[in-house]
Amino acid sequence: MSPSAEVTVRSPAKINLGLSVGPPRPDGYHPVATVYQAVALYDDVTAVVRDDDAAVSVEAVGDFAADVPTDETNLAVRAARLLQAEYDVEEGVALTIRKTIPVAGGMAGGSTDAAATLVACNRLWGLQLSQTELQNLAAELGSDVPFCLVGHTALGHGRGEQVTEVMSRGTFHWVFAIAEGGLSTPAVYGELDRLRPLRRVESPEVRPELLTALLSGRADALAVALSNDLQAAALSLRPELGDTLQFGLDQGALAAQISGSGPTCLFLAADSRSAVDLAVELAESGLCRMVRQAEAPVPGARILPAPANR
Ligand SMILES: C[C@](O)(CO)[C@H](O)COP(=O)(O)OP(=O)(O)OC[C@H]1O[C@@H](n2ccc(N)nc2=O)[C@H](O)[C@@H]1O
Ligand SMILES: Nc1ncnc2c1ncn2[C@@H]1O[C@H](COP(=O)(O)OP(=O)(O)OP(=O)(O)O)[C@@H](O)[C@H]1O
Repeated sequence: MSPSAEVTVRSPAKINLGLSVGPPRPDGYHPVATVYQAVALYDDVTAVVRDDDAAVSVEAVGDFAADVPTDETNLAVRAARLLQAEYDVEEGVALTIRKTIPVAGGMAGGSTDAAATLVACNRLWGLQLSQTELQNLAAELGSDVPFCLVGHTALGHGRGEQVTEVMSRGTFHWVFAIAEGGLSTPAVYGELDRLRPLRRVESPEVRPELLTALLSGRADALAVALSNDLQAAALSLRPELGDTLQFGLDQGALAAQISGSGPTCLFLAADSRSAVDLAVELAESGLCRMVRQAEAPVPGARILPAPANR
């Protein structure tokens, strides 16, 4: 592919249908066995080439723009800088993130912006990197970033960066209760260690019934197979989230669970109509900042066709 002057990449939020966490490794990370699913809640990252200098700038617009850092700590900036350093890129880039995924919400918002930026700058700068090369760079940026590149439904191992696609039939209907404020991922892992220091912690494993439920495409089977080892830790730090989970169940959700490290609560609905009803009830409950619905699975980071890229 030849270079372009402007590229827009759409990249999804993720949820963990199962998240099993082992004891901390010497490097401080926890081994995980997870099943990721990409949901139809997206950030769009637009990259415009700067040929005057090698600067990387970022601005955010949209629902959660005010919560996004615009300095060198932004994961999208870090992704662009990594490509520049690895491939001696002399051009710069102006990045604009249209932010629809909650910040520090346990849905990999920053990670998906990093994945989108890798794909956008690969095209913008004509680097012609393969999917495997992009996956390796993604793993350097964060545990969730490689999954955001591939999307759909996938197993995650190691610290979450080793992903392999999993068969999943049909479409699932999710509702998200987005909480006020965020939760720090390291703080939630730390709380998990604090809560279970004396127990013998097993090696992480994916539940076989989860994979069977995904193959069946049945929401009722998936509902009883969901799990998240970080849920108790997130609830310990934010006990009020328990009320949100219970409210959703009382309103007919097939299942309720904390998304990743939280504080977003996710609900599985039987069909799209039930999802709308549940979303309305949650929005009127006053228990959360915002409610969103999304279908899943969806693909990972992908370049939007023209005219977005003209
Ligand atoms: C909670 C999840 O979103 C579930 O998919 C991920 O495990 C977190 O992935 P992430 O946000 O990409 O996390 P990273 O940026 O790689 O790591 C941030 C911090 O989270 C903790 N961390 C993360 C992943 C992991 N497997 N074990 C950890 O203990 C570590 O303290 C690490 O320093
Ligand atoms: N592009 C970005 N978008 C949002 N937050 C970012 C971004 N880059 C860096 N950050 C920082 O990263 C922190 C975590 O944000 P993020 O939205 O990625 O959390 P998360 O969804 O809980 O992550 P995960 O689910 O991968 O653990 C934020 O508090 C913010 O300061």
